[in-house]
Amino acid sequence: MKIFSASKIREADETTISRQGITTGELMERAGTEVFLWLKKRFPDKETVFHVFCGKGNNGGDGLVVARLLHNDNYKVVVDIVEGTGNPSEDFTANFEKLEQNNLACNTNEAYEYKKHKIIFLDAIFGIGLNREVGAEAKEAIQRINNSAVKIISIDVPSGMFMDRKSDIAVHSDMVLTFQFTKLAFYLAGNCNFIKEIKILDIGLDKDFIANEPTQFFLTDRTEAHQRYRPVPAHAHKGTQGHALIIGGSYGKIGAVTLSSKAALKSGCGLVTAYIPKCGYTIVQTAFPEAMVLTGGEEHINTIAFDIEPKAIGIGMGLGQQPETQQAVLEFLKHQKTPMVIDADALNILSYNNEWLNMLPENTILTPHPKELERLMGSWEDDFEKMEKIRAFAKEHKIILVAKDAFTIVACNDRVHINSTGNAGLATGGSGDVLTGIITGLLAQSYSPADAAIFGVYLHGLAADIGVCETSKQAFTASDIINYLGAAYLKIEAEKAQK
Ligand SMILES: NC(=O)C1=CN([C@@H]2O[C@H](COP(=O)(O)OP(=O)(O)OC[C@H]3O[C@@H](n4cnc5c(N)ncnc54)[C@H](OP(=O)(O)O)[C@@H]3O)[C@@H](O)[C@H]2O)[C@@H](O)CC1
Ligand SMILES: Nc1ncnc2c1ncn2[C@@H]1O[C@H](COP(=O)(O)OP(=O)(O)O)[C@@H](O)[C@H]1O
Ligand SMILES: [K+]
Repeated sequence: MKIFSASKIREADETTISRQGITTGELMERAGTEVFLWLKKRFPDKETVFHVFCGKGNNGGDGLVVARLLHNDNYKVVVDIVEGTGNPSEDFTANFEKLEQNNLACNTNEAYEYKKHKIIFLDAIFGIGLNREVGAEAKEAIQRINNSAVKIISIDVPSGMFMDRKSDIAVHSDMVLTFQFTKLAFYLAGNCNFIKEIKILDIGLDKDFIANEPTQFFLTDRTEAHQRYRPVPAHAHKGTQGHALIIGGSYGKIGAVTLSSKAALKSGCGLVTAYIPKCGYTIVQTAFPEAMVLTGGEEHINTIAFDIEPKAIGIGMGLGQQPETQQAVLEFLKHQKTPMVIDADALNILSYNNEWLNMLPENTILTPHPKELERLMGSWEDDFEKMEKIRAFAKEHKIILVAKDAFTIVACNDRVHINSTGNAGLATGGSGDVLTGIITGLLAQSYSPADAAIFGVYLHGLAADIGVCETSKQAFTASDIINYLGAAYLKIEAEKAQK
C-alpha cells in the first residue's frame, strides 16, 4: 500500500472533490460517516457514551460529524470544543451549526455517569494539519485524554502527532481510524506509545490518483506480500528450488548458524549447506540432519573456501570477530558475485572497514538491528533523519538495507518499504538469525533481492503473529518462528485463494 505525505493527501482530496463533483463538506460527511459506521458496528450497545474532543480545523469538523450521527442514532454524546486549536475552518463552522440544529450542545460540562467499559473518548483535536508545537490549552486536553482510564479512539491521527517531524506530546490512542492511507509517522519507533492499533477507512478518494501518483514509501501489507509470493512450481525438484549456503558460527554460538540454516530450508529452498568451524560439526549434523556441513577453522572460521555453487549466501550469524575471521570474511566478500545476505558479525566487520561496502555486489542485502545500523551509518537525531539516512545509505552503496525494528524498514531502489507484521514475541535471541536464513532461502529460490527482503521480513513477522496466539509472546522463541513458517505460508495461500 502506498504511503503519502500530508501534502499529497491534500492533493488526493482536491482531485477527488473535482473529479467526483462534490464539496469539501460532502467529503467530510463521508469521512465522518465511515467513522460512525465503524463505531456503531464495534459498539452496538446504545448505552455507550461517546465523549468527543474537537479542535477547530477539519479534524475537529470530522469529530462534529461523528458526534451528530451518533447522537441521532440515540447514543449518548458529549462534545467538547478545545480552545487554542486555531481559527475555525469553514467546514468546522458548518458542522458546528448543524450540531446546534440537531439539539446537541457543546462544552456543557455535564457530569455523566462514569462506567469505565461504556465510555469512549473520541479524539478529533488535530489531524494531519498540525503545523506547530501544541499550545497550553490543547496540551491540557491531550493530557486529560491520556490520563483517563477509558478507551481512546483517534480520528485520522493521534492528536499532537506531527506527520513530518518528532512529536513530543500526543494522544495515546488505543485505535486510530485513519482515512484512506496509513501514515508514515505511525510506524516510527519514537511514536510507538501513541498507537496500539490502526484501522484504515476507505473514504472513496480518487482511485486513479492513488494508482498513478508516485511515492517513495510503501507499507508491506497483505496485497504487497501476495504480489511477491511465489508458490512452489508443480514440477520443482531440489535442484530447481535452489541451494543456500549459510556461513557463520563460532565456539558457543553454533546455535545461530543452526537456526539460520533451518530457516533457509523451511523457507522452501532445495538444499542447505552450513559452513562452520569444526567445533560445530557434530552439533549441526545432529540438530539439523537435512543440512550438509563444510568446515573451516577449529573454534572460529579462519578461511572461507568451498567448491559448491550456491545460489545464495547468508553470512555472519554467530561468526565472532577474531582477527583471522575478519580477514577471512573480507577476502571472501572481495570475490563474491553470488546474491548475498550479510548479518550480525559480518556487518560489524564491514562497519570497521567501511570502504569495503562499495565492493559488495549490487543489491547485496544487509540486515542490521538498530545498534548494528548505527555502527554502519552513524547515529541519527530522530526517526525522520534515520529514515533519510537509511535511504541515502542504501542508494549510495547500491545495496538493500533491512533496518530491523518493531516495524522493519527495507530500503531499496530509492524506495522504503515498512513491514506490517511481527510483534514483541520476536524480541528474543536468535530471531534475527532466523530472518537471515529466511531471506537467504528465498534468494536461493530465485526471488529477486528486493522481493526476498520485503517478503522475507513479512513472512518472518507473520509466522510470529500466528505463533504467539498459541505460545504467548513470553514463551515464543526463535525456533518457534521456524516452526510456524508453514502456517504462515498456508495463511498466504488461503488468502490468495479467497480473492
Ligand atoms: N482525505 C482525508 O484524509 C480527509 C481529511 N479530513 C480531515 O481533515 C484533517 C486535516 O484538516 P486540517 O488541514 O484542517 O488540519 P487539522 O488536522 O484539523 O489541524 C489543523 C488545525 O489546527 C490549527 N493548528 C495546527 N497546529 C496547531 C497548533 N499547534 N496549535 C493550535 N492550532 C493548530 C490549524 O489552524 P491555523 O494554522 O490556521 O491556525 C488548523 O485549523 C484530516 O486529518 C482529517 O481529519 C476529512 O475531513 C476529509 C477527508
Ligand atoms: N517488538 C517487536 N516487534 C516486531 N518485531 C520485532 C520486535 N522486536 C524484535 N523484532 C524482530 O526480531 C528480529 C531481531 O533481530 P536481532 O536483534 O538481529 O536478533 P538476534 O541477534 O538475536 O538474532 C528482527 O527481525 C526484528 O525486526
Ligand atoms: K485526531
